[in-house]
Amino acid sequence: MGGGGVALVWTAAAVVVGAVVLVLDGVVRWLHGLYREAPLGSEKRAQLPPGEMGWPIVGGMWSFLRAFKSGKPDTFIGSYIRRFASKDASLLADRMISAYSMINSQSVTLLVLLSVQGLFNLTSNHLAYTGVWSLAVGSSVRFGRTGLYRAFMFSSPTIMVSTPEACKQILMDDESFVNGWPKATVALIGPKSFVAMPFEDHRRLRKLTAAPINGFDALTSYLTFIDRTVTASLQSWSDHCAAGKQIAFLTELRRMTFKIIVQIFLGGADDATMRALERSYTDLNYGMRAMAINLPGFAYHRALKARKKLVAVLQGVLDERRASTAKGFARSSAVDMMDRLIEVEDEHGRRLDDDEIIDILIMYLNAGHESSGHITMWATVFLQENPHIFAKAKAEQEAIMRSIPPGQKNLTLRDFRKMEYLSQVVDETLRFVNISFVSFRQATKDVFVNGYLIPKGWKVQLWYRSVHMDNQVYPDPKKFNPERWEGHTPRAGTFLPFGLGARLCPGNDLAKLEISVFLHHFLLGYKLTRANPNCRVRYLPHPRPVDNCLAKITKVSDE
Ligand code: HEM
Repeated sequence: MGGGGVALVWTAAAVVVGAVVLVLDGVVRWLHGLYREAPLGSEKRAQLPPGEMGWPIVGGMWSFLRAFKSGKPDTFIGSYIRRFASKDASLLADRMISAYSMINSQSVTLLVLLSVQGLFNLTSNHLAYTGVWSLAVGSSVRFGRTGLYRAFMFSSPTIMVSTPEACKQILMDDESFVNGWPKATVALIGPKSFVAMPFEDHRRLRKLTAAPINGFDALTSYLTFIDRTVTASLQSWSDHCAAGKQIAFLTELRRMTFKIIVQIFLGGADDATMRALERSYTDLNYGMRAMAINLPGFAYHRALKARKKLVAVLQGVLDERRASTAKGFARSSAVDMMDRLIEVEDEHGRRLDDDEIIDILIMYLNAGHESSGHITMWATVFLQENPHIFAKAKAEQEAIMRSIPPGQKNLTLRDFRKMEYLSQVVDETLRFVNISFVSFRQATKDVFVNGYLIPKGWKVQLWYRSVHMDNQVYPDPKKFNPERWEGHTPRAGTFLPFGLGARLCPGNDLAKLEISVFLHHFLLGYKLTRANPNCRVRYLPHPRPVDNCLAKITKVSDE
């Protein structure tokens, strides 16, 4: 055989191998889809949203991790939108009617008439009809991307949801949906915390724990501590940097927000306890969105070990608290969240066990510092990188300072409420950064959303990130633009940084307060100079520069 013949044989072999791989890939995917969906029966299967189960075990996880680890998180849902939009055509009419019924539920009949009449028979009401028609079509374009996709995620058949209307419907429907965090996450946060506890327990304990962290009086009582912690932190970082050193700004902010939340929940802690808790929380978080591989060397394995340490530290604090109560020692400090959890009784007089108290505290201490620390860092970075936004925000803070009566030493909640532009900066940071990019639910019965079936028992992922980066909701979504919030009240379901409904973040006001107090002091007296301004951003578990924002904090003026 000549050289050309050999090349031909190799090419043919490559084509055959390629074809076999493709067919095998297709068959495996098809079989996996069949295995997961066949129990529903053919009628229900036909009503599922578009999508695919992918390969067994991994499902959509590879493309999810690839997208997030390559620094292009939006390409994950983007690929579903691209691949499955066209399969939506058959449901277009249904969807138009549901779209229109949301615009005006009393006029569905009119829309059907209009669809026929408006197209073929231009009457004297033509203009009005055209308006209604284009509204319906306009809405259906968004629905045309379906907004719901089926996939196999975190070891479960899952419906991923990416439009505001669908997110809102699910988040507000406590009858049909419960929390549905992956088992691996529940094992880390705690099976007896809010992420997995029964509905009634959640309602009772949420009420007990949310009241002391929200509302005017609660926030007022924390403001002085927050203010002092912020000013002391900024001062010590700038002292440190004045000696030619740098700080990992994000790490320091996480420590600062942790100190605040530990004060609120445990009445403070000594330095050693604080460091031990903090280190463990870092490991816990890194394992949160990783593959649940419990083998040495993997993030999830380290996270499980970190949880054990957290349990041990909090058990120690709880034992001490119970022992001193038993000895009849009165507590010198104010009642904190641990005291409240020890004291609370249900309607049958039952108190919480240690493991229940510890799981609730692990959850709160985690939720209460990670997101606030990250958002504070990003807001500071965006302010520093955008001089016109910085100048406008600073001018507002200076005006507030001028309005403070001479006798007043610290900021008050009234001052905070005057920070309108700063609030826009924080909202835009929350939208843009998407610290909680997804949330998890599970259907307790068959439910229809956007005309598609979410089967009983299936998991639901609410993609808050997709809503916030949707150019039909937020024009030019990749631009950091606080002005978009000027006089703008977001439609329900379009702004979900803190979720919505019964699971709405109970720390939302506290978080905004902490972030604003920090930015207030930063704007008035400090400057951030990053060591690596173009540092790569890692998106899991939360968006952060890989150098943890290595930087110098410089004091530029006394406030
Ligand atoms: C910028 C800061 C914060 C962000 C972006 C944030 C975001 C969120 C989101 C999106 C949820 C809802 C998850 C879902 O839909 O299932 C949530 C729940 C929660 N957050 Fe926050 N959070 C922040 C700060 C805080 C703070 C300061 C605390 C505590 C004081 C806190 C405590 C909680 C708790 C306990 C839950 C669970 C609520 C439940 O299941 O009933 N968060 N948070």
